[in-house]
Amino acid sequence: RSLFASENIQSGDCILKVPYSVQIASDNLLPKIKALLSDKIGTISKLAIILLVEQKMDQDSGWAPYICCLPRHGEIHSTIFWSDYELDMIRQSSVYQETLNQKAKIEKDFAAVVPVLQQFPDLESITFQDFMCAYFSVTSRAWESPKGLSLIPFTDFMNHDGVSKSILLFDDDKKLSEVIADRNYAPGEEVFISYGKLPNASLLLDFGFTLPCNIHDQVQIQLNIPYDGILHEKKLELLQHLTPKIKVAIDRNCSEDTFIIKEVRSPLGKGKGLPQALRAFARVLCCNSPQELIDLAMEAAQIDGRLARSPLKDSWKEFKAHQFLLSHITHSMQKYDAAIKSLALVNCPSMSNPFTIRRQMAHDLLTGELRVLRSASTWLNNYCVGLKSTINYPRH
Ligand SMILES: C[S@@+](CC[C@H](N)C(=O)[O-])C[C@H]1O[C@@H](n2cnc3c(N)ncnc32)[C@H](O)[C@@H]1O
Repeated sequence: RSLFASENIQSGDCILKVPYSVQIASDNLLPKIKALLSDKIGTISKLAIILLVEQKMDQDSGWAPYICCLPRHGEIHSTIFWSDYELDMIRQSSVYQETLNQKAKIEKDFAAVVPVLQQFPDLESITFQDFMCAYFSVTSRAWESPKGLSLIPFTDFMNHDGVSKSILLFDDDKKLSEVIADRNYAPGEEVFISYGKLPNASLLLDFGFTLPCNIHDQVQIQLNIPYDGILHEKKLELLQHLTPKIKVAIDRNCSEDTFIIKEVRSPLGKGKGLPQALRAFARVLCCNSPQELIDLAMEAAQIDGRLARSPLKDSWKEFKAHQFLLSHITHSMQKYDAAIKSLALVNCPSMSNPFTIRRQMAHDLLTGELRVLRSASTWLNNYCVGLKSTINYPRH
């Protein structure tokens, strides 16, 4: 499924218009079903139920020409449809855990709608797999619109181009959605839209595809806050202030925090660097005395309240904090390297087509995340080399 230009299109032309009246939103849910759904059932589940109902109606559905074109189970490659064996290929990436979380959420949502579906003879045969496909159709094809989350028939047949500037627009006066071309197209050329500046991690989980060299790739890294005696509570307190989303373990002994790194562009240490919060985190983590922590807190209070945002005055400590990050990233790179190498060895008895496609996707995902880690490591290396020349030796 793709849309192609049937005639010349100039940048600025309207490619398509879809009136609000034919879009599918939660108010299209049959009243008899709606009446039985609890308030806890979310919009995605409601749209999924509408799709399933319309599918059952087959040619009697007003949306039949659209519904019959939607992807079927075997054609979808989102990681939520991968086998455990296939998922194992991306264990290194955060997508692995996100996939498990998403599957658990869909299972929970399905369990909540099953009692309602069972009230209708036409719907009681709907399986978890049917629901998961419909759910995926909604998450991968629906837009937030003035009518709430909506499926916009045929607009969702446009594929994603990471560098396209075309997005879906809503004209509330004319009550229609439209797409404006951001470039010229010749007849027969495929027309594209942008789904957003999305990394392969999101494309794979939410849409079931990857781009070979995605400029929006990013990687999630996880830093533990190891128990280190009397300083631990104070560090944890400061770090919680620094990054409120920190996951604190019940016994507070092995808490952790996650950070997103995007590609660090300049190999010379110029340009966009690592996230400030990550560097601040490492500075706090590497403090060795209560006084250092007090100094950091005082310095933050005197400036803008943001903790450990500027380089530590003592170059040696600044060096140590960044070396800590560098060694964490190097370790992670080694694991990615091994995972990519082992992709060449993973085989499936039949080497079925879906498996080869998914293995390629796993490769795109892991190599993209490794590229980001490598850029971060180069940046850190350069930063540390620069710091080294300013350190006063000997130190104890
Ligand atoms: C909203 S639909 C776009 C139209 C699509 N081809 C379809 O299946 O109807 C989103 C799906 O299209 C596919 N897709 C979109 N952009 C793509 C791209 N650049 N490369 C490969 N597949 C893409 C993915 O399967 C995704 O789940």
